[in-house]
Amino acid sequence: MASADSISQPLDFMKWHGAGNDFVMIDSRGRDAVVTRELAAKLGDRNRGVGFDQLAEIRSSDAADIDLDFWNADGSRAGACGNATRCVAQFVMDTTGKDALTIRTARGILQARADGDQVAVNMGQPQMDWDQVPLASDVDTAHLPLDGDPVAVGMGNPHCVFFVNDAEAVDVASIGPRIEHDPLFPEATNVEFAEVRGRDEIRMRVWERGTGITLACGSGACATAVAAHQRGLTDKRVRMELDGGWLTLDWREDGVWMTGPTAFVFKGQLTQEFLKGL
Ligand SMILES: N[C@H](CCC[C@H](N)C(=O)O)C(=O)O
Repeated sequence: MASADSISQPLDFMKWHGAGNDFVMIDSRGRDAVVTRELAAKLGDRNRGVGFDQLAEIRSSDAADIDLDFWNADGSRAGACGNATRCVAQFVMDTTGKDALTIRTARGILQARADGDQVAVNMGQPQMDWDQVPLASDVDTAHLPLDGDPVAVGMGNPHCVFFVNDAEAVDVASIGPRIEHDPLFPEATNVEFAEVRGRDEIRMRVWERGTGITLACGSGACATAVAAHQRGLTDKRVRMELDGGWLTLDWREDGVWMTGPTAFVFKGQLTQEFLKGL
């Protein structure tokens, strides 16, 4: 992998939002990958860089229409990012005229397609075994041995879903980081707080691993829909209200489909001065 300082040009990027999830996108198709942990952490810091929930780097693929890698704001890698996948799919569909795509992520090859003015992506089947999430020990993923009786679900990244009576009343900023780093999660975890409003509607708030409070989390929305259905609280198709917008989740035979809005916000260029030494 090339490092950013081997780039002799300023680096183009775009800012996108997916249901309020905030992304920077770098298109590295046709060249070596440029994103390193250091670049992601500097760019993810809104004082030193631009700020984002996740950074997505698009790369040429020999197995799908594109390859896609994700980083969190602290420079760590995210194995899955549903809302960024939808935003990247929108960008690639807009620029190629296609209305469906295959996207290879660390998780495998995902399908994405246009759905009216929204974008849908199949996030694959949930991982319900303790070692797949992953958890540190062989416990029941449907009832974790933690206060609040949460559910663990993997969607290519770990999630810990709490069911609460009032999502607005949860102190996400203090509970989130405690659960994120609980020893039960050897790779840390994303943390969701879900209030079931009916068989087809959930209100959800999230603390993201490696980033903190965000206005939405696509893989977290998938994990929450799966956990709620598994608990017998909802049907397989639900609408979910997040701080930044609404998503529709549909757990089908071929995986969990997530549909929602995307928005292109602006494009910019990282200067060589910014990239120096990274
Ligand atoms: N916002 C993302 C998930 C980021 C998950 C990341 N924080 C991790 O370390 O797993 C989404 O839309 O799915």
